[in-house]
Amino acid sequence: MAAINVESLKVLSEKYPKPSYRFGYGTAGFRMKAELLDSVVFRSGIVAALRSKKLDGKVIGCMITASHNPAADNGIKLVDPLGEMLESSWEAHCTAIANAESNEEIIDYIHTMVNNLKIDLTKPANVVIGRDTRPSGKGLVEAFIDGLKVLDATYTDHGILTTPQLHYITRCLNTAGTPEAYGEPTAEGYYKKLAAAFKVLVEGKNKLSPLILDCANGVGAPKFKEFLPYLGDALSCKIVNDDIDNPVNLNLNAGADYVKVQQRAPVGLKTAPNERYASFDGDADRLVYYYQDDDGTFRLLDGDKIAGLAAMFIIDIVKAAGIDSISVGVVQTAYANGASTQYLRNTLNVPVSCVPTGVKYLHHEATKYDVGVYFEANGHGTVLFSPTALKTIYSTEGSTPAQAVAVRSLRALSEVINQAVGDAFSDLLLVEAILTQRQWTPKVWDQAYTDLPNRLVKVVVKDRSIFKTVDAERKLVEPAGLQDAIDAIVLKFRDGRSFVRPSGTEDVVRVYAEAATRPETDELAFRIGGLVFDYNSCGSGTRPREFI
Ligand SMILES: CC(=O)N[C@H]1[C@@H](OP(=O)(O)O)O[C@H](CO)[C@@H](O)[C@@H]1O
Ligand SMILES: [Mg+2]
Repeated sequence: MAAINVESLKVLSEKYPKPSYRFGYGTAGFRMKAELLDSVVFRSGIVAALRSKKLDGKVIGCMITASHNPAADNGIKLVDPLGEMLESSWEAHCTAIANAESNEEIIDYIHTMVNNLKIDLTKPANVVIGRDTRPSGKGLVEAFIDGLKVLDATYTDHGILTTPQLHYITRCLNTAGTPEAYGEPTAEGYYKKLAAAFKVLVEGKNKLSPLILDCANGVGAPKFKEFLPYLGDALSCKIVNDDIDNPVNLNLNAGADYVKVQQRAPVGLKTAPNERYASFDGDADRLVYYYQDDDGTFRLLDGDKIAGLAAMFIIDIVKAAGIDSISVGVVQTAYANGASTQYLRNTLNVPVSCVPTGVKYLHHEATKYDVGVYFEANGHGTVLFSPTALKTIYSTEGSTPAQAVAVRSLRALSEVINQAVGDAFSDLLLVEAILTQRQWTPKVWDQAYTDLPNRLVKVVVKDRSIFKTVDAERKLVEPAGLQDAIDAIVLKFRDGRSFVRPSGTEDVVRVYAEAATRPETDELAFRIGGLVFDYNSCGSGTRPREFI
């Protein structure tokens, strides 16, 4: 077994001293103020190399991004070979190495991993790297590469990419030359693949009016501009919020997270009735749509609405293709609007599963269906085609011309939708293709069901780790008695639903509430917020004034 180059580790590690901070690899990797990240990112380079060696030299991905967070933040996420999130048992290794207090501790931990996980250090290690537009990204990539050097890993640095592009490239590299080959492992390969599939889907249909696309002043802007020439006149799109030269503008009053949470259009975007708008988040893995109604009301078409549209369309097209062996299922989290779940179950008659927050749970559950549609309400999601479904789609030609057209569309759908991870570019093309095929305005799409009013409230608590949930985070088991108190309040509200869970990415507890009307929803949310804040004196700081 090759030894670890202890001398090189020591020299390189000195460049990245650990601040006194307790790091945790959470739902979205490590994410925090960029100036705290050097040591974490350096050490993540070591873990990435170990992961690759453990998997016989398969390529591991590294994305430097803090998604929808402000420009001063950054983060790192490691990506497994098929473009999935890092296997969860390795999150603990990332956390442990990030928190080692000395070089000796780092070395000890590497040895423990090598022994316990039977990692053969003589195996090669290969890593591929991408980053978003944050100014801190470049330096962090250098720190990461120094981490890779400790174990002599080979790497390719792709510079600026969207998060889903990095996932795509990782999957392409690891499937090359196999029957599951996913595509050319470059941004160009990605554009060509998606554009070709999209063109099949909209062929011969009347073009829609131009889409107005808010890129959150993030990486989506330069990358979608790069993409547009490949789409040619198949998509007409006007890009706004594309200022990446002034980092302070990143995600500022714009982007998918702002639009979803504030339930309003980005600041400065003047909306006109029945135009179609969409927003990416800062690393282009989330997408929401919206429009303004005739009476001037802002209408949001979020991840739940996208999931409903996709499921409806796929069910129809599978039927039109004369295939009866492919079933569609949808995966949501507790944050899905109750009206969307009803629509999926009662109108579309599809099975719906509810899983804990975090894409890794949704993705995993979606693989259980022939075609698994998964979306978080915030607009992160995709549609997975199982190997059996793909085999069926590619071995059928359809026995009538209409069936043949549907089969062709179905194949193109499986190509346009990113199978590695939720992808705002790919989801945008999916939505645009469906709206084009149907010749639907956003208003027609919106008519599938009416969202229940909902509200998300944060409660700052002294210790969020005392909040323990079960039943896909919909019920609290600790602190004891709190769930009964919540239930007693919810009962008093028409169509009331509320749940409380600790955030996996912020130091807060989240309260979600929905009810029949906006005033009732707000009252429910603020009552539960107040209840949590007061319960056993859980709350920290000043009690928010709106809490009841
Ligand atoms: C209510 C909500 O939107 N939660 C988000 C947020 O998780 P929390 O664990 O709620 O902080 O960040 C996650 C990572 O980006 C995302 O997957 C999730 O949907
Ligand atoms: Mg994101």
